[in-house]
Amino acid sequence: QPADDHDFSRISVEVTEIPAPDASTTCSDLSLGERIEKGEIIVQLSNALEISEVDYLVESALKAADEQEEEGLTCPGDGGFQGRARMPTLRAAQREKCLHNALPKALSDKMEQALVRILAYIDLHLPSIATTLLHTEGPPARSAVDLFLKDLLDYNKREPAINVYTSGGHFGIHADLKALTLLFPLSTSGVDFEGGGGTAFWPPVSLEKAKETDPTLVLVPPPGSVLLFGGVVPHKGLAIEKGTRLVFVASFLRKPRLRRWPNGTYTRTYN
Ligand SMILES: O=C(O)CCC(=O)C(=O)O
Ligand SMILES: [Fe+2]
Repeated sequence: QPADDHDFSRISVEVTEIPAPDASTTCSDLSLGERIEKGEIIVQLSNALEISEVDYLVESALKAADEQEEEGLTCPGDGGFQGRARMPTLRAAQREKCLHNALPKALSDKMEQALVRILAYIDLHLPSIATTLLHTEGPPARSAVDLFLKDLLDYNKREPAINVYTSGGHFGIHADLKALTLLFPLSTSGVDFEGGGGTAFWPPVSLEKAKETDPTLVLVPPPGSVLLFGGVVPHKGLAIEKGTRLVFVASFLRKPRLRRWPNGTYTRTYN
């Protein structure tokens, strides 16, 4: 059990296959980590956050968005994001040398605490995700939590972040292209937002192909959950008609280091 006092025994794990149109029944001997890597499955952890934590994240993020609007800071529109605000943690903003839309320290700390908790859960209960996707066996070997604490994770631009969507807000179809994405839905369908919402998924085909077809899976997990999926999985934050939808997202990989040998060849090692 990590320093965090969240009770891991409350967390449950559910594996959902992303249906592929060719319906080749996946009778797979692969580990969870390998199946995530291939884009075969989405893993959902339920009760990963307390409702009080979700409430804090939502209230603080909406307050930050209000303050940013008052200061006239408009969202720079990262990639396919269309919404009210996409706000990085303070550390993520500092890393990009752009404090634009950065979240306050107290909120950033809570987001990082949630992230570390999930990494600790992965280290302890989902080891194939740690070894396959985060190369925790090295060399040198480091736990997923250690990779976070020693700044050995490489994140997508301006992540970890909280996305705030209002009416019409969505995130266009894309793949995160890192090893692992953690997506924490923070809003409840039918209560906080109506008419759409949730995250749509396609099997690991090209984005052009995915854009021509309907998603084969839509998940709308309750707040407190976290979805884990691979960087090859095309997905989309579905538009909502009414209300507000927030998600907390982080996509990352273990920072690789290319080692050049005297004969001119390269091998990938880890710091
Ligand atoms: O809003 C969502 O469900 C998806 C967000 C997303 O894919 C991202 O931020 O990379
Ligand atoms: Fe994404």
